[in-house]
Amino acid sequence: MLFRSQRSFSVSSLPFRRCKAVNEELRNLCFTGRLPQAVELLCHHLRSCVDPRTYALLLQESIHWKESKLGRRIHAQMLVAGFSPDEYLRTKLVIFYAKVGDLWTARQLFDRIPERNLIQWNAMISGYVLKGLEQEGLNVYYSMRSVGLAPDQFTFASVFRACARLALLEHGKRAHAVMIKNHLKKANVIVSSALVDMYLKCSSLDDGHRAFDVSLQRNVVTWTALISGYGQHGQVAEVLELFHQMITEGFRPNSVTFLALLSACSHGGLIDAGWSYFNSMEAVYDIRPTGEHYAAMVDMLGRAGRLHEAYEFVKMSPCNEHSVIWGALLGACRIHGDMELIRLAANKFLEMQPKNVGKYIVLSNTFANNGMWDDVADVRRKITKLQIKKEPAWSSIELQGVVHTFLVRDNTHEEIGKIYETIRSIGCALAEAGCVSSMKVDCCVGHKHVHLMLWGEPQLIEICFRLKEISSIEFFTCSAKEDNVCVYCSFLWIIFSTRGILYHICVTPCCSGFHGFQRSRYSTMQHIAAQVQAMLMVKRYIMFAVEDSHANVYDLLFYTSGENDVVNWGIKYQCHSQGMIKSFFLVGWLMIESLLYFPLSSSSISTSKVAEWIFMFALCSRCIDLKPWLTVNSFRSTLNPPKWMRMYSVSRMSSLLLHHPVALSKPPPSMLLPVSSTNPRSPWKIRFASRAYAVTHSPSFGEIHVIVGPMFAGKTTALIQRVQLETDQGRRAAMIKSDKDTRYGLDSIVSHDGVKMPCWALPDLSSFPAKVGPLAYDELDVIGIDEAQFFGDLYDFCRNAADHDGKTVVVAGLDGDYLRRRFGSVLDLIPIADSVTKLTARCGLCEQRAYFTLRKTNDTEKELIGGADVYMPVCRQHYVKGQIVVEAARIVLESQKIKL
Ligand SMILES: Nc1ncnc2c1ncn2[C@@H]1O[C@H](COP(=O)(O)OP(=O)(O)O)[C@@H](O)[C@H]1O
Ligand SMILES: Cc1cn([C@H]2C[C@H](O)[C@@H](COP(=O)(O)O)O2)c(=O)[nH]c1=O
Repeated sequence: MLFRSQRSFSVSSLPFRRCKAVNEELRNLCFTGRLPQAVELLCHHLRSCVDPRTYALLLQESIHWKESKLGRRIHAQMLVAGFSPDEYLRTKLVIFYAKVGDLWTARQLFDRIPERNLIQWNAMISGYVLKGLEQEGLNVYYSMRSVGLAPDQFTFASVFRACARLALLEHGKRAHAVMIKNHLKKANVIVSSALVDMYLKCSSLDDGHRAFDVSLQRNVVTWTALISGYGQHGQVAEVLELFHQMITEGFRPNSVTFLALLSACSHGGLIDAGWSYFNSMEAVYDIRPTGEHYAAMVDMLGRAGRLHEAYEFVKMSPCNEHSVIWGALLGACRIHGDMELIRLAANKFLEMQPKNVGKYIVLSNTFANNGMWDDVADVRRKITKLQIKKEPAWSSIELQGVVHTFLVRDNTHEEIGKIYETIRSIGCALAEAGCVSSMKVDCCVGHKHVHLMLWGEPQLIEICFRLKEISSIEFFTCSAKEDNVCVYCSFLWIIFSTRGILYHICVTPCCSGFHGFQRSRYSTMQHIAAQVQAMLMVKRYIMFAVEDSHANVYDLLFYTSGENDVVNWGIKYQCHSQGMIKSFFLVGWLMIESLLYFPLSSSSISTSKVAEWIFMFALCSRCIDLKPWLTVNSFRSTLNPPKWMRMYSVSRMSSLLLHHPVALSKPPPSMLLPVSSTNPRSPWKIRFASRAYAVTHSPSFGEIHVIVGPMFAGKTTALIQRVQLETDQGRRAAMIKSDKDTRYGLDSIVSHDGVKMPCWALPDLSSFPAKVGPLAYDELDVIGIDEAQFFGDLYDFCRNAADHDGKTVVVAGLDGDYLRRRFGSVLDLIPIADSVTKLTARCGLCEQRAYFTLRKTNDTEKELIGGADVYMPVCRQHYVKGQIVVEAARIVLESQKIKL
């Protein structure tokens, strides 16, 4: 053995067996990096002499070298020697077991510590998170908070990591709030990076970017978190821009940054750029590309339909024995349906990873999609023969702070009845549209029945869980593991709702792997069904595009864009991901064209979307080897567009749209009622026509939505978001607050986080119409009211605005005062409200849900303007206890006053 062969450290060579010398010897071995020898020495001869410092050093070395076995032997020697570890050593032991992933032993030791310190808590939290047991890590974090310990940077780094992996935005935000409250604003670079990553992984791009902007310390990890986050959301332009910004600011990218970059190029179809970044890795940055980088290149070529180039690249690649490359080629073939290459790539991949059941399923689905039933059967036989089982797919959402997880065909959820009811409603809509042949819950791989496969899938269950009570849904984030979702069904992942507003997600998980989030203008099940129908119609029409039948795509788009932007997005992503550059380009043109008829203000199209389309143009023009900002001539000669299209050059059109959006004329009414005499395959058009009619001619009804809760519950935030959403959708809105609230000046409503929106500060609501002028009042669609508890005429104003003036009124205010008595007339609105949402804060003392506001001072008037200096949100327990303390203090002070 090594130890014996090194004479100078053999036991026999030790001159004295005195403890001091022994300890010194052991430490020397540690300092010189010879932990195995030290442990050998310890185990065989010397354990009784060893002092705590030496044990600590030995354990530290085991942690450092990740020597799980040696560390355990050291611990065993401590036990055998009857050594009782002090607090420091106990901490080291917990850290050691947590770091090497033996969470069970770590927990045993941890649970036996009577008074745990922060380091021990942190060790447990990070141990769980590192091991992939994020939820357990969060539970430990909340236990730590409940014993009153203040977290530090190490805690937050682990908590943000856990929230990122589980996509628990609310938990992440809560931890962020605690961090701010604990004055940990100057987060170190690890925490900043984890925070940015958390927000981005939870699809909160704005928050992620804000966290990045305010981070005082950044490094390549922080930058890469931001870049990858944008990449995961398909924001190709941002990824490239951020990468260049990073370089300009003097940061050196690493291999992970390049992965994000190459993947963005792949999703954006930026082949030339992709090659140039790939080549620069070694040449400029001295980073040798790994299998993953090669795979990203294969993916990029594959998506663009350059399958054979991709295959040649794989063959030449130094990493061609890396299964990930063949996996990428297989995925690419799947999109473009090259059967020979599929077989070849699949054989290669499965040779290297014979037990990868996910890929067997990909393969089986690919064969099924191409009607190759013998091959499907063959793959299924192999799966059975190999006796491999796929890990059950799962999906989870966080709703009002509670995490709901769904497994395949999960029937255990307490609301499963309602969930399946919703699934059935969507199913009926699909069946009516002729998209599925029956409503049976089935698992068949046939082309026709493929939609049915999803009925029991967790993502669908999750989506329907969200949809079942749209009005009461407040917070959730989306996280789903998609590994065998069929291309043909991907549009089913399009709809979800938050804060009562429906969103749709255009996802093509099989092809592009990212989600495109869009706000939806629709808010009922019928609308959802209509959207689903529309999406499925789009798919059919994409088939026309594949056949180069652009006229059909044009037909579809002309009558729907501006009216149904799901359709636009659907086409856009499909065309793009399928590498149908021509169609992609054409679709872009048509979108712009449609704007001539659908002015920005009256449609759901925002200026940023127009900008995005224009970017798409640039992208497309590159893809078809033309200069960015295509010229009229090259456009004509390449695509031979119809006559009407030739009237505009891209640059003229783009500047027209960007600078004069409102100057565009309204559509003639006939435009909204499409008729197709040319295309016999268009029964769907009738449905679109009637929907277009319904959307344009529906009478406008007023609504009242009430948001209540204690202070710090997010009422103002929710109000601002709601009004913002409405204005984003082209509705005219005004915000009012009470002029009593002078905390942040009178020109804006400001949340406790500093989010602002301009407002009218008024003494009462009845003066509002006169203040804005009757014409402007008439034009308003939405009125937001903050600090509603201070308005005496709240009830009359809201009732009139909704019942007579057709306004949507969104009211935010305190339901109770600091003594939990009704506050103003907010509660009077409940009988006339369409929805009432009670939000909660986090208890300032224990982090539990807070329903009440505790006044920290001994002032007794009902109205007392103030923020965190005067008030604190509390849970029931702390309200009751706190109130007693405040009362007692008051009595003492009052009695002192009397004495004085
Ligand atoms: N104890 C707390 N509980 C919850 N949020 C808090 C707390 N302290 C500060 N905040 C911050 O306050 C924000 C809510 O602010 P705001 O929307 O103005 O609430 P409200 O209008 O209900 O008083 C939260 O997003 C959070 O960042
Ligand atoms: C509980 C309580 C509150 N107020 C005041 C304090 C603040 O100025 C507002 C509430 O503002 P927020 O947006 O909800 O944070 O109301 C009060 O006057 N009396 C009370 O009892």
